[in-house]
Amino acid sequence: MNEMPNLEQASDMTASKISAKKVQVYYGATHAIIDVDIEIQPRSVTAFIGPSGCGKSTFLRTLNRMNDTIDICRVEGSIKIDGEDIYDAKVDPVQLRAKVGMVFQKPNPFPKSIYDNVAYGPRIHGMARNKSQLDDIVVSSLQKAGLWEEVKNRLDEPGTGMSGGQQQRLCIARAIAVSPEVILMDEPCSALDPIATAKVEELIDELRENYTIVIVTHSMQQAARVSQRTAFFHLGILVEEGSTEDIFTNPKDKRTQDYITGRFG
Ligand SMILES: Nc1ncnc2c1ncn2[C@@H]1O[C@H](COP(=O)(O)OP(=O)(O)OP(=O)(O)O)[C@@H](O)[C@H]1O
Repeated sequence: MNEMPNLEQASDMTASKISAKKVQVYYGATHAIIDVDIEIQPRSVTAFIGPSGCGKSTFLRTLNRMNDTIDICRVEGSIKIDGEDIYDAKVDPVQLRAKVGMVFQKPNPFPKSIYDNVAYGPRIHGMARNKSQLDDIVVSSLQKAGLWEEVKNRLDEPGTGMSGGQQQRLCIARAIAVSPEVILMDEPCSALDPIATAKVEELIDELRENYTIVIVTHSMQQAARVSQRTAFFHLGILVEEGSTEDIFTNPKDKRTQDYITGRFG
């Protein structure tokens, strides 16, 4: 006889990491994100795709309140991470951005040493009690970002002196150093050559074991390579979200079909 599933476990397995409901984003009078509902699964990669200006980056930035830094931007609706409303007045955006880290299009290491780039967040958040604990965090973050072997003998050199691909992996190490649960990536490979892109894509695939990753990408090939779920945005609307395989082989909406077959965008 089949064993009855443990209901608590079963519901845990399907619980979303991020749950967004009726999200609207306005820049002044411009309604940039319209009524977006999405459930983002833990420990997986979700890709946001769609033509330029459709709102992918805007929606991504709602997930760690990065839009708070834009004066004319207003967000409405509900976004919960692990069931907690991230727009609640008692949520500290600085703590939130440690839990929900971000990697940008252009690698942006600080003008500091490789070591200090990675140690920056742990120092601010008081995560290490002494130098040896800080060293441990720096080493393990660089290891997780697949960069340790390349930089272990030059930790005192400036992060800005590395290749573009190494700089981007340094930015990923910097995000990892504050023990995030979610990593948001806004076109992280668009400034990289194909070899550096392949390395970052491999890294994303490894990181999904431990982190929930959301990536904005212009490249449908990249979405197909790295993600398990794909969300297609068009004119501020989330047209369709599903398993990456379904979105690329069997889209339900004609707009998705037109986009993936290159008819627009
Ligand atoms: N800081 C801002 N101030 C005013 N309007 C903005 C701002 N950022 C984005 N927008 C507008 O919001 C809409 C969505 O832009 P967004 O950058 O989120 O789209 P996107 O899909 O990420 O585009 P791209 O692929 O070109 O980066 C666009 O109409 C854009 O002009």
